[in-house]
Amino acid sequence: MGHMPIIALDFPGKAEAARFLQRFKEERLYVKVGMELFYKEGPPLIQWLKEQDHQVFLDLKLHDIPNTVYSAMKVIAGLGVDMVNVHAAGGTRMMEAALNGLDEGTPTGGMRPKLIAVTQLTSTSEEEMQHDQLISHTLSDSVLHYAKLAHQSGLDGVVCSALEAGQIGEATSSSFLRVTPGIRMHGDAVHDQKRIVNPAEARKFGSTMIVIGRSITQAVDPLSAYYKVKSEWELGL
Ligand SMILES: O=C(O)c1cc(=O)[nH]c(=O)n1[C@@H]1O[C@H](COP(=O)(O)O)[C@@H](O)[C@H]1O
Repeated sequence: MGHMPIIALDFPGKAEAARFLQRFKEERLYVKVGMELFYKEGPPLIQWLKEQDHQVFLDLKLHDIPNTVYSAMKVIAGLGVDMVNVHAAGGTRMMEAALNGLDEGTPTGGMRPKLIAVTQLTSTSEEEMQHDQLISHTLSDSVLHYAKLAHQSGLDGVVCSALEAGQIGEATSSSFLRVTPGIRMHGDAVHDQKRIVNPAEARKFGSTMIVIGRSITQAVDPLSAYYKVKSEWELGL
């Protein structure tokens, strides 16, 4: 059985996140803390989530010179998160530096957080990528290229759309994580996402983990929205 869906806790602060999590009572979840919540609440928020035994993906998408990313990852490794990410566009030297920082910052006896690289954001279309980034390849070629770089750099996986997950699995290894946001149930609002699929398709296409936010957090009944996503994802239907 794969991983449970990762819920993006895109809330303005701890109070709103706590109100949301209360609905799940004692259930252990896999949650994602992004820039909005982390910049507001900082490391104590991570500690608070870990005390409740949730798994935490800290999504700060680092992208800087290798030394800066190395130093930042050393600090992040001490927070006790389960997974973190960088932008693959930072290059192989930066990704290797990130991994070294995590290795060196992980406390003795602790588990190094998994490190994954964002390929092309799921909010990016092929036209936008070609125009804004001056890339004259297809979007799937660009994603695959970044995935291979991340794999060669020793990372644990990538963030991509489920649409690209199968191809990446074939080009790297079956254990290489394909973490896929841009997940929507049929009929849900698409918002700013471009490359979207539903949870059942994501499994079929080769995602190893799905990330989903607003379809759950902004649902009239978040609890039942989560269980619907979870069962579609687990059963593939
Ligand atoms: O790294 C990410 O988590 C990420 C990468 C990406 O390419 N696309 C993407 O949507 N995300 C994140 O995944 C979440 C998706 O949220 P929803 O669009 O509300 O389901 C957001 O928190 C994004 O920041």
